[in-house]
Amino acid sequence: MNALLDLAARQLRADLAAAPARTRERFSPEGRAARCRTIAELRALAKRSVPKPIFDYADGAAWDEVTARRNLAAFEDVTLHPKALTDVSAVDLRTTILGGEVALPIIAAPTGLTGLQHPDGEVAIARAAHRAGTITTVSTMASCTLEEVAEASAGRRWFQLYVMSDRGLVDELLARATDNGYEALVLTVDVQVAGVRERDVRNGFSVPPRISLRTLAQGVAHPRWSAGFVANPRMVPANLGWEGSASATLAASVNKAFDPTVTWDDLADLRSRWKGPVIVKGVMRADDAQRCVEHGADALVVSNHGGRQLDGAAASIEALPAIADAVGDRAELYLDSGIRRGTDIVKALALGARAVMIGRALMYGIGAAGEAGARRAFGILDAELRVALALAGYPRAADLGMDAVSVR
Ligand SMILES: Cc1cc2nc3c(=O)[nH]c(=O)nc-3n(C[C@H](O)[C@H](O)[C@H](O)COP(=O)(O)O)c2cc1C
Ligand SMILES: CC(C)CC(=O)C(=O)O
Repeated sequence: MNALLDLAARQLRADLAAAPARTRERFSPEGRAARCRTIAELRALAKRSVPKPIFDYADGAAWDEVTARRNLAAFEDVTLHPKALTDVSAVDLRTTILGGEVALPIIAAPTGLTGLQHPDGEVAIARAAHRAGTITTVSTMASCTLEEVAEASAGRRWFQLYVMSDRGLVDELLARATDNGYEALVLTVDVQVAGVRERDVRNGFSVPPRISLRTLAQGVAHPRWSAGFVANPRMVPANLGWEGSASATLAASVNKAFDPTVTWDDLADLRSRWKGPVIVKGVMRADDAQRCVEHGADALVVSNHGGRQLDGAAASIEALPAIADAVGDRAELYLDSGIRRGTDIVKALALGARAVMIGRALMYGIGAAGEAGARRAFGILDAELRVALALAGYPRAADLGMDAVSVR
């Protein structure tokens, strides 16, 4: 009896000694992110973790946000047709993207100003993508420089270009991307002008951030975020020489810097100058997709920019089948806008995408807990995708085809 009491007392003492560390770990951003079971839960954690204007910038979309909602709802109109009596003991997520193998059919989408969510910004996303065995795409508007990301991650990297009116700057960006081992050029074609994101307008979201009583109050309410921001303020896109420029709304800055005259001639010009693969991002029509292929594009991203540009546009998943039909095997297709679940990925692959890109899922992750949160986003989708493929009776993600789905 005494020996038993002695053992219980020793265990209690050990538990109490470990309690502070366990509590710290439990309430750390990393601990909280690790307990998120879904992308929706990561979103909720990000919402609590960063100031409202910063969360709204990532979460928000254009005008009435109809297309953003439709991106999510349209996945519900795709029905899965599970195949019975298939051996699913080994689920294989691997596929090839532009000739190189990736561990899962998910690519990090380019996101601008990622460092506002967490100072590690695109570096955190690149590291998480590399760890997941896949590719990251660094935006022209990234908070980290192309060199910083290259230095921080040995994984596959693509460079996403917005064509600026200052073509000298475009040439410089292309040269830096080449020199730093960015494998493919992703030309985004759906930001001819800035979309009107009314949450940003209401919040007075600007670049660099304008410090007001309201933003100070937000900072005080989010001390952990503020400490990171003060230690390493990522105020402006790092690759464009905007440091020291006056604060302006994001839309005004975009409309001043981006070139609205970009046409097919620019695609032809970039195609001839960029030595690696060219990917056109923001294609929503079969005729455009066909024309991209004729201009030598190696891949297309079927995307409405997460509903952040033309509100009222179709959901990307609705646009995919006709584009897949028009393109056939002449170019690889990726899809983004609205991926929140493993089953969304199954549906996109079945309808003709080779992989999906994820934007907000990663933004929520890094807002919640930096690199650990981005890893969690990949982890959640990887795990969901494995179960969904097993239940659908397609143990190899790369084998999914039209027979696996129907569209309402
Ligand atoms: C905060 C944020 C910033 C973005 N910045 C860029 C960008 O700089 N370049 C780009 O091509 N797309 C950008 N996008 C669009 C994404 O690449 C992607 O198309 C979109 O997020 C996909 O939708 P999802 O967020 O529902 O996954 C951004 C998206 C978000 C949410
Ligand atoms: C600077 C922006 C246009 C970056 C972007 O593409 C976005 O916020 O959706």
